[in-house]
Amino acid sequence: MSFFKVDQLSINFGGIKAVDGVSFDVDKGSVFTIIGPNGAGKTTIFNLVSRIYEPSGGRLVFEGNDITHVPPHRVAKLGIARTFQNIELFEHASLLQNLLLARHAHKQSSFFSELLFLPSVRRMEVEHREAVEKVIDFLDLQQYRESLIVNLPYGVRKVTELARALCTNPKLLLLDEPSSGLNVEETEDMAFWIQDIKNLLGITVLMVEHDMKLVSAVSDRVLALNYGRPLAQGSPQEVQSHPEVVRAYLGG
Ligand SMILES: Nc1ncnc2c1ncn2[C@@H]1O[C@H](COP(=O)(O)OP(=O)(O)OP(=O)(O)O)[C@@H](O)[C@H]1O
Repeated sequence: MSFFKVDQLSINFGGIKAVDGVSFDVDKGSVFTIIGPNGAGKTTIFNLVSRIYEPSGGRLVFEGNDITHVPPHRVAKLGIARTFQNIELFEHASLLQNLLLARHAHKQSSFFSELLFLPSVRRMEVEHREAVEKVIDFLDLQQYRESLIVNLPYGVRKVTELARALCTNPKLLLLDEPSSGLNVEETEDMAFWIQDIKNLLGITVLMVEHDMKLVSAVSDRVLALNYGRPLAQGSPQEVQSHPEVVRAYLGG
């Protein structure tokens, strides 16, 4: 059984086939990356997997369960988390508050037990704190924990966005262009974080990325798309040297 299966996925916007019969399998514990020129359909696939968009055809199967039509909040509860290309944090809250909010949104207790602050709620509160502190330690964010997001350098915000997704204890982590806006050194650091997330936390990663150095450093498998259609699939080296991929990137 495949860990995460995308089968003949399609969506049309008006006359545009943004994603047109795309299939791939993501193995548990691997990093799978989708590449392709601008407008190829990469972000649309992420929005289909996160269930923000409704597909016009095809299936999404996660751990053997068909999730093609489940609502977005259920996807998160099943263990799928994502980061956004344009960081989605509360800018005027601290890093710690952002991570606690992510935990609370993910694992809510009932209104009445919260009102009465029952022992179960206290226990859960301790669990939230411990989980968040673990992520802060893991991503080396201790020195920024009380800082407001608005005051943090862009590179640290990007790692905080990663931390926010990790706080929900995902089994599958979707990373939308983790290197966008980062300089060379920060991109190298991001590659280390992604490898640690896979190797030390055992989390499976599905990623959209433009930076080929990062793609080669971290990916087990790569899918290249163009105009919503698959061009090639294989190891990073196989896909990068595939003639169709070279042609698509050179615009030939
Ligand atoms: N909500 C939408 N409404 C209409 N068209 C859309 C919508 N979302 C995406 N598209 C179209 O679908 C196609 C694929 O877009 P998508 O954003 O998925 O590409 P991408 O590969 O992520 O590109 P980039 O690398 O520039 O982010 C494009 O032609 C885009 O204009």
